[in-house]
Amino acid sequence: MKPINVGLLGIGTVGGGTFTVLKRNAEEITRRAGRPICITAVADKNLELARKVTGGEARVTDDAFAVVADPEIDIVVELIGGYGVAKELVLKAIENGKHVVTANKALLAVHGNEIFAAAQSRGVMVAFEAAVAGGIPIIKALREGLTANRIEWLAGIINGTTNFILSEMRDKGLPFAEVLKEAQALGYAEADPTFDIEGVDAAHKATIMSAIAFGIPMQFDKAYVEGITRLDSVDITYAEQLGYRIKLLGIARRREQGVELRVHPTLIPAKRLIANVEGAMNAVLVQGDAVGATLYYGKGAGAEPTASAVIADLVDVTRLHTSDPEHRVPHLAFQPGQVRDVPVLPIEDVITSYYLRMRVEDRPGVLADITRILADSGISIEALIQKEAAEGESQTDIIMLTHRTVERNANAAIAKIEALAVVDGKVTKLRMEGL
Ligand SMILES: NC(=O)C1=CN([C@@H]2O[C@H](COP(=O)(O)OP(=O)(O)OC[C@H]3O[C@@H](n4cnc5c(N)ncnc54)[C@H](OP(=O)(O)O)[C@@H]3O)[C@@H](O)[C@H]2O)C=CC1
Ligand SMILES: N[C@@H](CC=O)C(=O)O
Ligand code: NA
Repeated sequence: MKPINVGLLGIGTVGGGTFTVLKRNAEEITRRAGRPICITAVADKNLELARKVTGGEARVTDDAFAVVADPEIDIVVELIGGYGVAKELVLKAIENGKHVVTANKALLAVHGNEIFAAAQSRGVMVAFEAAVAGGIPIIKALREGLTANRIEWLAGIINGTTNFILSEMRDKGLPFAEVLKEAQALGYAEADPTFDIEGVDAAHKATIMSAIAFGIPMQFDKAYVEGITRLDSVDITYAEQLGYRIKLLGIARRREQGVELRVHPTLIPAKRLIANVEGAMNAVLVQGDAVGATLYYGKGAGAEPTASAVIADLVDVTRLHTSDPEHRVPHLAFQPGQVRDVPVLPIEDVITSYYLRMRVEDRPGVLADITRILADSGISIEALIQKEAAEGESQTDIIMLTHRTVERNANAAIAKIEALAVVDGKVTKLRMEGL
């Protein structure tokens, strides 16, 4: 049967993995797709790299727009990244009637509403399994497998770089900067690694999942984003002592008044499966009203794991490209006319529990003053550690775990605690989830 022709834009980490896996497993992939999937053209700024990876088996150019305009190309795979030229190329490909496969979560979280609308009106597919949690088929699960459910919430370790950094820091005591360099060398990190460590990449992915889970538009600009750069290793240690692990979680939760959409370091009970997801591995927990809790685990970054998702999309598009667009699964699971403009709640309206660490004078009555403020705010304490002051020191650490309360209330109580003369400096606040 006539092959389907693919134009690959960007043959770096993921593009290289895609070329390699598609070639290695060509026979099985053809049997699955019903016809051969051939990368016939590759565009990359680095022509030498493109020639090396393709070994003369595809036409190579540095002009990505020429590939997008090529009438022989059926599917464009965008693996350049970023919101700049990638957006122009994707919109041009759609305009030219080509289906698109992309791993670009930044592009979709920020410009997805526009891109999916353009694809819908042109009758083409934009597939993006690789954009969330790399090789884990989480988009397939949310869009299709869980379609009977009212999804209540989801929470995931969806950035391999930061999970790798947190794991290596905890297990080997390695410094942050050194582990980040290793993650970059392994191909996990974004072109701009601040996207990883500041939580932006996880927020892109959480935004995409929230849209599919709840039938809402992409609202990346409303997401609360906090990365791991301000996380103090002393809190990792105290969390361990209290039976918790700290993970960078992306969380989306349906509430009556709107949706919580947030990324931040989070304490999780150490006995939970997700708390034991280490290195560059990802995991996403999804709570549906019918199915209950479901957990998806696997490699969220790297060349071949991500290629696995890109190729799954290529097979899907190959199978469906002659189908009536009306019969395809909608890009974001809900029919475009059924997307609801539900607001994303500000972080002050989030309801969760908290880890609080404060430096206090080591003298009688201090703990009573602090617990009184919490009690007056209706915040109950679940666990508490008071350290003995070190030899020759007059101050010590108090660590508390609270029960759930609205963040605005927790912040007001913390401000009162910080105003006490016996409390030195700021209170460290981390959010906790029981999951
Ligand atoms: N790495 C991973 O584990 C994962 C990545 N992703 C996503 O996949 C996408 C690709 O990431 P990754 O493979 O890591 O990135 P890389 O930087 O490794 O690859 C991108 C390639 O595109 C080339 N390029 C840049 N601009 C152009 C242009 N205008 N025309 C043609 N080629 C261009 C780059 O060349 P040069 O280097 O010379 O600029 C580079 O070779 C991103 O959207 C990323 O977020 C998703 C999941 C996992
Ligand atoms: N930089 C990302 C790559 C995959 O999306 C990560 O570290 O998870
Ligand atoms: Na995926």
